[in-house]
Amino acid sequence: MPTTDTRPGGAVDVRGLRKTYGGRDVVDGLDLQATAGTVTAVLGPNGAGKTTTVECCEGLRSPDGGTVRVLGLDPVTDAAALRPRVGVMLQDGGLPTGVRAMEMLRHVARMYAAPRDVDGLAERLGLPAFGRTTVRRLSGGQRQRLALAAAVVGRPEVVFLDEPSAGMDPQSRHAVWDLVRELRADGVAVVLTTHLMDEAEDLADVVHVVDHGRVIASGNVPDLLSDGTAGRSPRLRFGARPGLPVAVLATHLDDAAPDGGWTVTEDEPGEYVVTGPVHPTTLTALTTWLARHDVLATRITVGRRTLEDVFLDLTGRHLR
Ligand SMILES: Nc1ncnc2c1ncn2[C@@H]1O[C@H](COP(=O)(O)OP(=O)(O)OP(=O)(O)O)[C@@H](O)[C@H]1O
Repeated sequence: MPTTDTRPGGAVDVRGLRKTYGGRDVVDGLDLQATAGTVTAVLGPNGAGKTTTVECCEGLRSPDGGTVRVLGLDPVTDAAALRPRVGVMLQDGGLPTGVRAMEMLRHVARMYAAPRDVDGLAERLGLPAFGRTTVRRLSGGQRQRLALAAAVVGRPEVVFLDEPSAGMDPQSRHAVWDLVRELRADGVAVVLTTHLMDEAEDLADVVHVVDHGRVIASGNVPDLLSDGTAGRSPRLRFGARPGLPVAVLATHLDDAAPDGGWTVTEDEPGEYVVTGPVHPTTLTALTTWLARHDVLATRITVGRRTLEDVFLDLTGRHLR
């Protein structure tokens, strides 16, 4: 049954988590809370420590420091008590490879007291199309969908999903996202790791942005996206030949639109971002400067700030 967990820290409560490999802290004092009826995303680049963190929550790894509680219990020492209450979808599927897909799901369902309707769940995740195929012959995306079904078939109170839509086609991805939203509506605490900003933006109630084993920003998506003065305005991006004098351009924009306090950065060779309160005259000022310097922009776009921008602002690096 979904939890109505109201304990301080919520259904998942991680404080000061530390995990060291070969003398290197891959998780370095990480705090994370997740509550019932919410989707909590752990967003960060490859190697940030997301999988290690959720594996500590799943009882698959022992922390080297800090505390981890899931439904008030210790995932390692209370593993048996937590098993029927927690659903886990591992990044590599973690499934036995020699059995047929639907056989495996039915077998998992039988281990729970009140499982979901297996056929209904399988149908909505598109499993019948490969139900008689052995797990080892499934594609990565098929394996992911089967692993998700296995994680939720027992009606868990807490679900951990590690990169749930990795390797999936858009249709499957949306089926997964719909299921995650339904779990939330049923009161489940869903924790997902992802390096896909659109997955975090579309699905999550709360996002923890992780880098180098630490949470560097947390909050709901609108709050994260409106963080700071520049964040309240859209981002102006353009493509042009690499190596433009960005400081000179910023000064020109300042002269043309003095309310700005503009910054212009070349994020990647030939990819520019203009930060400041963009309005119609900013575009005129930009194109005038480009024309004067005989620069043909290949593309100019104005769009809202994204979680990718949040990460870039905080770290100076892209998420991927
Ligand atoms: N068993 C291990 N032994 C040594 N190093 C490890 C081990 N497991 C993970 N690491 C290292 O710890 C760091 C964090 O890995 P982790 O898988 O938690 O990151 P992640 O954020 O989930 O990244 P990804 O999205 O690539 O899975 C990486 O540098 C990884 O190489």
